[in-house]
Amino acid sequence: MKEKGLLIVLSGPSGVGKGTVRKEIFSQPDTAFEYSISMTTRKPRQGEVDGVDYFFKSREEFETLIEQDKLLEYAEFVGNYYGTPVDYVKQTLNEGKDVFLEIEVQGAKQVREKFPDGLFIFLVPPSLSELKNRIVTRGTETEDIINNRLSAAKEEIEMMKLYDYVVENDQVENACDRINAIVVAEHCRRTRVEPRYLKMLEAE
Ligand SMILES: Nc1nc2c(ncn2[C@@H]2O[C@H](COP(=O)(O)OP(=O)(O)O)[C@@H](O)[C@H]2O)c(=O)[nH]1
Ligand SMILES: Nc1ncnc2c1ncn2[C@@H]1O[C@H](COP(=O)(O)OP(=O)(O)O)[C@@H](O)[C@H]1O
Repeated sequence: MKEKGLLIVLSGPSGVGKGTVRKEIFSQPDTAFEYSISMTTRKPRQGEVDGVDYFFKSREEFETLIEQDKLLEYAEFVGNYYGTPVDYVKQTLNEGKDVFLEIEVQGAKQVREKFPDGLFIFLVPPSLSELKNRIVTRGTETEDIINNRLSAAKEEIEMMKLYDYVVENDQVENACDRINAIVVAEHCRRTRVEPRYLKMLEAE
């Protein structure tokens, strides 16, 4: 039987650069992870495409997905629902491929309960003032929403102790290198206890 893939979860406060880092990782030709596209009730930002950035849903559609148990996890974040489609994740892991989720902390907690051996990575900014600077310069939110996201950020940073690794996003390239290195190390750690290697020793 094929080994199952690794479930990689990336979280971090709004504006830290999760989307930027994730896009950079997926633009690298040798990236072997599969990105799980989330469902959301948030309105698309300029340039966002349905089925690429998110599956954009109405609240009614989203609540039906919840009732039908179609989500691995979901959470309400600053007034909108966000959730991970369960079938895609399970099927892809069963095919032996690594799945990458970019989700907020309440959802990550639910994933941890269902997949305790997932790999949980938390992205942090160099400072809170730099975080604010990044949200403001991104220019996609109104001042009210920026303030709500900044107060959510402080609570989110509190949660970083629940993660396996904390990665600073000082430079995008550095953050990507650190995440890739963590995934490689995690694969090596798991290989160490794979039955076929243990058998190899017994056969000596
Ligand atoms: N729980 C959960 N959070 C998600 C999901 N998809 C995205 N998020 C998170 O929801 C938050 C808001 O996302 P978004 O509105 O796209 O803003 P941005 O990530 O700050 O650019 C971020 O922390 C995302 O990582 C999901 O499927 N589940
Ligand atoms: N390492 C970095 N240094 C400087 N700016 C960054 C860095 N990473 C991301 N940014 C910028 O910060 C803003 C927020 O990034 P984004 O990826 O949208 O964050 P998130 O998905 O965590 O909300 C964007 O304008 C992005 O270009």
